[in-house]
Amino acid sequence: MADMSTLAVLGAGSWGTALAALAARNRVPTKLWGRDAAALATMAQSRRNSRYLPDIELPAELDYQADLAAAVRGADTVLIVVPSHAFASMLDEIAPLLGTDTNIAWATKGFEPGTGRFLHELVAEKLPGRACAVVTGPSFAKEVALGMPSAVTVHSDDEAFAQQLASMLHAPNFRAYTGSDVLGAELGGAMKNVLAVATGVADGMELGLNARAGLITRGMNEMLRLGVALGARPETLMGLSGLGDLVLTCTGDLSRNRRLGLALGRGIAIDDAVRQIGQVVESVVTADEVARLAHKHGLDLPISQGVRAVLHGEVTPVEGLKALMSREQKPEYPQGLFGPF
Ligand SMILES: NC(=O)C1=CN([C@@H]2O[C@H](COP(=O)(O)OP(=O)(O)OC[C@H]3O[C@@H](n4cnc5c(N)ncnc54)[C@H](OP(=O)(O)O)[C@@H]3O)[C@@H](O)[C@H]2O)C=CC1
Ligand SMILES: O=C(CO)COP(=O)(O)O
Repeated sequence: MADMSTLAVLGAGSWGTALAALAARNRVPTKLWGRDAAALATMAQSRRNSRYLPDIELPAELDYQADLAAAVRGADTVLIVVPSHAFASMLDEIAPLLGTDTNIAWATKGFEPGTGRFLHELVAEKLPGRACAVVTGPSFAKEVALGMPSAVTVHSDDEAFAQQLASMLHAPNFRAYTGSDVLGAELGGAMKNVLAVATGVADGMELGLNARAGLITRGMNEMLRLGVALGARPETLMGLSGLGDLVLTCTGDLSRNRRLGLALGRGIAIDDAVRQIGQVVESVVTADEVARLAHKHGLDLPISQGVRAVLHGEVTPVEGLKALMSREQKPEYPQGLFGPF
């Protein structure tokens, strides 16, 4: 059971709404802010988020707040759940509004578009000196909102804050673990979105179950190699934020990134696919940033780089597959399971 810390959730899409509802049901005083005041007013009145989480009743305790200053005022913790492309500007907006003791958390998955900077780097730059945490793991918003069993992980350099935030969210059907590898947790959550496109493409092309399992496993290898090069702990990547979310997103049709891949594999144009999905599809920007980081660290990540090329229309899914399958034969782990790679 959570203590009486107060929470402000910023971003009233599917995940922000599900997390705010979870905390409110957990008796944490919770405000939910979204940029669309009219949509928030409708949510408050109907107790439903008809666009992003249709048919799910939201708890009566949840407080909707369209005024950003009022939403963050007095909050012990601000939990940011806007898409990665809006993350930096969200930090800039809240910087002058926060109390000195307010802690910062985020459940956004991705990097700063155009630079490959991690979200924790943006927080450290724009809101220095505060306790910070990332909430991540295999968690489709719809299933969490329906109260279906789920497990996530909360990573922070500040163990007390990780515990506090985890206990705000921990509930009979929602296990919130803790850890201290923020970079590793972020890397896993971001990269699985790119790898989900690869398995989606393969499934859209009806390449079979062997292909899917091969892509997940070799994708995991790419996540480990990039993660270790960047300083992530391998066990973080083998846990909920890495392997857990990779399996979920590569196999579950609730995933928007997987659905993008499915559409591309069936020959649908990317713009049409993204429009049909109608929600954020993080891989579209994250694939560039994974490729940027791989290049910076001299790594060859053929699946992730192939996804980037397909998303940019540089190769067709068929050409991308051919490139993967025609790579040279080699040992599965030339330098051991966890590197050095
Ligand atoms: N959905 C899920 O199952 C999970 C999602 N995540 C991550 O959570 C993050 C948010 O995704 P999710 O909630 O699913 O996305 P959705 O597509 O469901 O909703 C996006 C939300 O972000 C808002 N938004 C878009 N741009 C801005 C902006 N510039 N400033 C403020 N708000 C903005 C949208 O507002 P508007 O409606 O006005 O456009 C909408 O409320 C992503 O990084 C995603 O990867 C993580 C785990 C699970
Ligand atoms: O991150 C998610 C589940 O953990 C949601 O995945 P998608 O963004 O692909 O829908």
